[in-house]
Amino acid sequence: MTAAAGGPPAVVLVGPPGAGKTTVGRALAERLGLGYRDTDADIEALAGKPIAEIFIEEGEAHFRELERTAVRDALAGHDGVLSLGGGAILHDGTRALLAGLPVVFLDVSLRDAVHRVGLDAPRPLLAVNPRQRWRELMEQRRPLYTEVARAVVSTDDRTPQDVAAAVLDALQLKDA
Ligand SMILES: Nc1ncnc2c1ncn2[C@@H]1O[C@H](COP(=O)(O)OP(=O)(O)OP(=O)(O)O)[C@@H](O)[C@H]1O
Ligand SMILES: O=C(O)C1=C[C@@H](O)[C@@H](O)[C@H](O)C1
Ligand SMILES: [Mg+2]
Repeated sequence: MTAAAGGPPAVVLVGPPGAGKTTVGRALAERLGLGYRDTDADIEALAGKPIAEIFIEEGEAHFRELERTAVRDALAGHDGVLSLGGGAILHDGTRALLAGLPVVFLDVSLRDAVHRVGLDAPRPLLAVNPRQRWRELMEQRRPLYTEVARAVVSTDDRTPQDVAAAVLDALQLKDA
């Protein structure tokens, strides 16, 4: 997390679990000489518990409200690279916050997502029948990721560094 912020984030990454938001986000921050921030981590720090527990104890709708607030605060307080939670774009209010910003949708196929994360991590929305759920999630979310994005970058068969370079290219940014 950066202490001082001089403007909105240089890059905002969205995309499904396994797209590489964290990995590519950190690589991008390094290349740009900027800080890295992740709204999932912000929410966990503020709530003092893991996201999986928030889902179980308070439900998804409550989590999406916490997420909207976290995104609002991060957009106002971070000028580096920002990754959003995989489902942040589901909330109308969160999508509205992203208007006009350098948002990049990191796209990934089910095949590559499975290779990367195995889809067996403690992800509340993928707990049961993860492949089928992932397909359904993407069917619902693809139009929303696309709607908020200034650029769509495919991550299949590309290393995180190659993806980072493609993101810089798409946003016409240069390494520090
Ligand atoms: N382009 C890539 N090629 C190969 N492996 C990758 C690539 N991007 C990320 N990975 C690997 O895939 C896994 C998931 O990546 P990462 O945690 O960055 O995804 P994420 O989008 O942040 O997921 P989450 O939604 O769970 O936060 C990590 O083990 C990472 O090393
Ligand atoms: O895809 C999703 O809906 C989620 C993705 C994660 O980043 C977390 O924000 C949470 O597990 C929900
Ligand atoms: Mg991540």
